[in-house]
Amino acid sequence: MKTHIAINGACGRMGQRLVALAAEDAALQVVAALDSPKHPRAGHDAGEVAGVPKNGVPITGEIPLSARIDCVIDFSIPAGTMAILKTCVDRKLPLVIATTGLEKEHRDQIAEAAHETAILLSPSMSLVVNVLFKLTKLTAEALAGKGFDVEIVERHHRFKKDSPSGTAVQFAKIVQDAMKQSEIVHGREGIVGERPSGEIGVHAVRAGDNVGEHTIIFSALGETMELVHKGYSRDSYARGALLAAKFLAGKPAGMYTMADVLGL
Ligand SMILES: NC(=O)C1=CN([C@@H]2O[C@H](COP(=O)(O)OP(=O)(O)OC[C@H]3O[C@@H](n4cnc5c(N)ncnc54)[C@H](OP(=O)(O)O)[C@@H]3O)[C@@H](O)[C@H]2O)C=CC1
Ligand SMILES: O=C(O)C1=N[C@H](C(=O)O)C[C@H](O)C1
Repeated sequence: MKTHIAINGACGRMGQRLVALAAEDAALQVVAALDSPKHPRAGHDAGEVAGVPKNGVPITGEIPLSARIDCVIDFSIPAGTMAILKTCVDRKLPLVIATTGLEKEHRDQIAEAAHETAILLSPSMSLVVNVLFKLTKLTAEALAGKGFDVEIVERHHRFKKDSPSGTAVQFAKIVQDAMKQSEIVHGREGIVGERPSGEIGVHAVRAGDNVGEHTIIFSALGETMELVHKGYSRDSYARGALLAAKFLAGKPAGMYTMADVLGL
């Protein structure tokens, strides 16, 4: 039986790849394609917008009431996430949230909504990045209290709106929890003095069309270890999100992550 999905942010870079890749998957059916209500492509065929054959699904501002939906996937902006969250709570629809740049108030609302419907939230849908989350935890726990400086460098395309990336924020949190490092420092400028221990430096590079790279540097006197992920195609995130939608369809209310999808 096919998993019927709705895509929020369907006209965006990620939304278009979801529409295109879902069309190649016999186990998936795109039944709704949403974007901001005033989007210039509103009413256009979602397949056509994505550069693949027409799929008969128009770009709309809301999920059509008649549509049977097994899971909604959101790659939009925080305001778009909050709007679709309300719809998913009202209609008890499972929701995969991939949008980044969410503030604490958004996260609190998402956690509240998870009492009503199944929600999978991850700043990266890449399977490899989610394995790297686990390796980073393992590394940070092993090196905690042993004199290691930790710096996180992320690189993304010039069009990215939020900074640092949601993935870098997640890496920083993992290190913070594991090493009890207290202060996250975003970039450095001027005569800031010698590096205090306990800082986690986070650096966001914005250049060209980079689809996403993250490096977590663990350095002590005399040696360095770097954990690196390099994305070469947005399809890695899109494929992970489609897998997550299949996983989440039919699940009971609650909060889920990609670790659940991967069985980590
Ligand atoms: N978790 C993950 O693996 C990944 C997460 N992301 C995140 O996904 C998000 C989208 O990325 P990307 O596709 O590159 O960005 P884009 O800007 O290309 O796409 C976002 C889309 O959302 C639309 N949008 C704006 N407002 C709303 C709204 N209220 N309701 C529905 N749709 C709306 C935008 O329309 P308009 O252009 O008119 O504003 C646009 O079409 C970002 O937060 C990004 O960081 C990206 C890649 C991987
Ligand atoms: O905006 C992007 O492109 C990406 N955003 C996500 C993030 O902020 O971590 C994930 C991925 O790195 C691509």
